[in-house]
Amino acid sequence: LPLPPGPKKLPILGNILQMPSSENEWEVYADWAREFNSDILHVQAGNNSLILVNTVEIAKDLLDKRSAKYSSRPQFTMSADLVGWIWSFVSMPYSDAWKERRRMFQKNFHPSDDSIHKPREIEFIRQLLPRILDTPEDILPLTKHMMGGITLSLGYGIDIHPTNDPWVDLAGRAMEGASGYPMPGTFLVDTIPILKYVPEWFPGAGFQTKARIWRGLQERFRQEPFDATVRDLNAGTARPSFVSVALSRIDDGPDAARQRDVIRDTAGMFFAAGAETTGSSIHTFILAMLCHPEIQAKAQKEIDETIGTGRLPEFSDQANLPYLAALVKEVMRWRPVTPMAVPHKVIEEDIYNGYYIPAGSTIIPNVWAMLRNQDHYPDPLVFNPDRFLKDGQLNPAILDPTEVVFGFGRRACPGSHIALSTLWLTAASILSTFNITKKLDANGDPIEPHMKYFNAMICYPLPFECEVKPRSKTAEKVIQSAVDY
Ligand code: HEM
Repeated sequence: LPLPPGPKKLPILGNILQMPSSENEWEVYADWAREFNSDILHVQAGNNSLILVNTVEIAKDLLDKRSAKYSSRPQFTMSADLVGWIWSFVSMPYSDAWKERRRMFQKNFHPSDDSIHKPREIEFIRQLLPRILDTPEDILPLTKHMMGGITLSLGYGIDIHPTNDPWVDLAGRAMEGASGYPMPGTFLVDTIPILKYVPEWFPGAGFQTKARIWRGLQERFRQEPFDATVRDLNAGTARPSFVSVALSRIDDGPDAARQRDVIRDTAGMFFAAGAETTGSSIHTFILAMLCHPEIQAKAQKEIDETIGTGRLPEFSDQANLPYLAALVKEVMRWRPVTPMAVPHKVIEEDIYNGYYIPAGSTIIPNVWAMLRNQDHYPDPLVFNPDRFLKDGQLNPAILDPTEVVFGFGRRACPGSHIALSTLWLTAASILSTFNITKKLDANGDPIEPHMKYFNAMICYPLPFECEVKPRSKTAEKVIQSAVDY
């Protein structure tokens, strides 16, 4: 049977010369889908066979319905062998080790139990608001720091300083070297693995220096916050967290030490997979409000009319704010945080719609293209929360972007409930208390936001300027009183 269509391949090199840069891969893949009139494509990048999936229907057919075959991950020499992120279950191959960590995560942080994550999110968001009041120009770093704090606090229960926190700093620096996310091709050693044996002093082996520094940070990030939690637990001062709950559930048999290592490694995923991703969606929310004052005003009106102006929004208000729910969905759709989700790997050969899928192929779900599909979302470039509403209520007939942005099948994001509740409460709290407007330049003209994103495995808006002011004196008082929460 033929491979799925795709650009013409050269002998040995395959499509390596046509491969797009990581800046806009998803756009090129969507263009190829149109050019070859197929939503499933095959490209060959050197030794790597890639299957590009451009519709949600095909992604579900393969990654959900055939998940027993399609749930592994491609492996990369730089991140796994040289930097040492082999313990990260986001990038582990489909294996017993992955299953054990995934089960551990879900058992101790299940979506049906919000007793730890929601109160912690409320606490951090209520501390955020007065900080925005003090230094509104820092709204982007403050929200980023908050996400680092929430994820570390949920993972470990350790205390986080309001700014310049050493744990957030360590985790952030460790993640710089976490090409643990399987984004192929960043380093030549990923394409030619034998290069991993080239010594650091050898000319051109700068990647070895990077790997050595990143490995040091990775090892500290893996161990030190866990050790701090164990110290707090022994001192009786630990706050509830993934680690405290999971440790309380292990039995003291001969397997206890190994189970502790699994808990330690799973805890690292809260920050590694949750901080930058959710932070990115919060920054996109701020950017969308900046660009669309009329949508901001409509959401504020809904909040004011539903809960009044005398208190901050609570999770219990969620069901009564359909426009805000639609707005959050549109934030997730408009600028997807991970435009190609996280690639899967198929472990056995397969046949789909008459095409041959070679074993070992990397499957890239083009989430960006799925969320710009005109059939699901007419005028897809426009930021329009109303597309999700009918008669003032959420319309279940419209494809929910959260079915796409969090990936597919057995590897789908296990932290989506944490991401969504944090994004919702942050958006609700900021909208109820602040106005986000364009800054004025020296001539009094509004400064238009540049709309540029840092594009990689995880995309986020590059810093942009905005004016953030409390909506009223009452709003200021509400913010101040929330500090004592
Ligand atoms: C807006 C925020 C987030 C987005 C867009 C997002 C997106 C994703 C995506 C696309 C995947 C890969 C799914 C696949 O392979 O099909 C993933 C995996 C994962 N996410 Fe998230 N995520 C977010 C927040 C979080 C949070 C808050 C946590 C934890 C606190 C988290 C933990 C994980 C973990 C552990 C995995 C690996 C799952 C596995 O390989 O089995 N994520 N996420």
